[in-house]
Amino acid sequence: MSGGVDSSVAALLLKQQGHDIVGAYMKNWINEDNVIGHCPWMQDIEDARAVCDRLGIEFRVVNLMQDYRERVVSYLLDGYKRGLTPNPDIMCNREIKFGVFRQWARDHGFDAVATGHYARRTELADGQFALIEGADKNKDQSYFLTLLNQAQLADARFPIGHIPKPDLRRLAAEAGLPTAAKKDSQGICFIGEVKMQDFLRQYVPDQPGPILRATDGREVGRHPGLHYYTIGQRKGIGVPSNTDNQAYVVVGKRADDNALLVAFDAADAPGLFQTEVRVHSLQWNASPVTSVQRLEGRVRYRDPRVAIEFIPEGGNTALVRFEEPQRGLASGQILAIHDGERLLGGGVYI
Ligand SMILES: Nc1ncnc2c1ncn2[C@@H]1O[C@H](COP(=O)(O)OP(=O)(O)OP(=O)(O)O)[C@@H](O)[C@H]1O
Repeated sequence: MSGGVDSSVAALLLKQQGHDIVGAYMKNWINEDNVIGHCPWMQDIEDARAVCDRLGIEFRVVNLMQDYRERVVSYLLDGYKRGLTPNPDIMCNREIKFGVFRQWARDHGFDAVATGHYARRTELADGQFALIEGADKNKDQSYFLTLLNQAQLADARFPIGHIPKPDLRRLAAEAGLPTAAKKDSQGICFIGEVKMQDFLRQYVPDQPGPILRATDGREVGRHPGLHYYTIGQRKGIGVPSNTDNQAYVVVGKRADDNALLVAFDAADAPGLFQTEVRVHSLQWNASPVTSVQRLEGRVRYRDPRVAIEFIPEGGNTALVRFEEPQRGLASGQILAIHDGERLLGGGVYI
């Protein structure tokens, strides 16, 4: 329980269904390094505790700070240092919530870990479990669960996945839950309201270099470090285009000369749109796709599913062709592979 309304209602529903449950808050990160910004974790703990009191269930705080630092924060910082755009939310689900925390739960005699994710899990005829998008398409969070495997899915429960958000808030209010009107949280769990750039500034040394126009190689400015930028980014480049109705967008990062490549944001900007991409570290929760297939993919959270041709290349890698060109696919980000509403697995953009 994060102290938010979604996991509060997840607990409420499980209680009503007669399950024997305990509420747990994972302490993953506190502002121990004085990273600027506000992380309301103490308030979140109190809110989660108040909901448990209301439901008459036990509440525990589980300290996973060391695991989180080793498995999520290091992955995040290593990735940025290597010029990638990591996805800590997806990694947190695989490594912490349904990794270390799942193990903690098993060690303490629990059968399953439930969260307030908008996603569904159904049992198939063969006893396997399918991961399905949340019913409320505007809130669907299945993308963040893309890299779970079948064993993790077997132990996972998503009690609110079939409920539209407005109904969920009403259920919370009717049950008198103290979090019924609490604002939805935003972004990465541990950084709170700190902007990623401010966070990186504390941990990754600046490495200034040129900003080059991709079309003619002309230097149009300087950047403090390639890790502050990601392909497709328009805001915060700091270089005016000096051309009416034209804004610069990041179209590439070149390690050789530490150059940030920009171009006017348009369909023909070199490198901005891709008709195909390679993925590595494929992870399936369904049977692995081993032959060429027409499927669907979600290239990032909140994007609609798009038609893809999936071409396995062995060694957990594949070539993915898009029917429509896709904008700003950053190395290190995750492609979710779908068969309709069902998620089959995911891979990391090369
Ligand atoms: N610190 C935490 N301790 C325990 N569970 C957590 C924690 N952070 C997130 N979760 C779980 O993961 C789910 C999804 O997390 P996310 O940060 O996306 O929150 P959310 O979708 O806003 O949900 P909520 O309204 O419950 O905060 C939560 O519903 C909760 O079950």
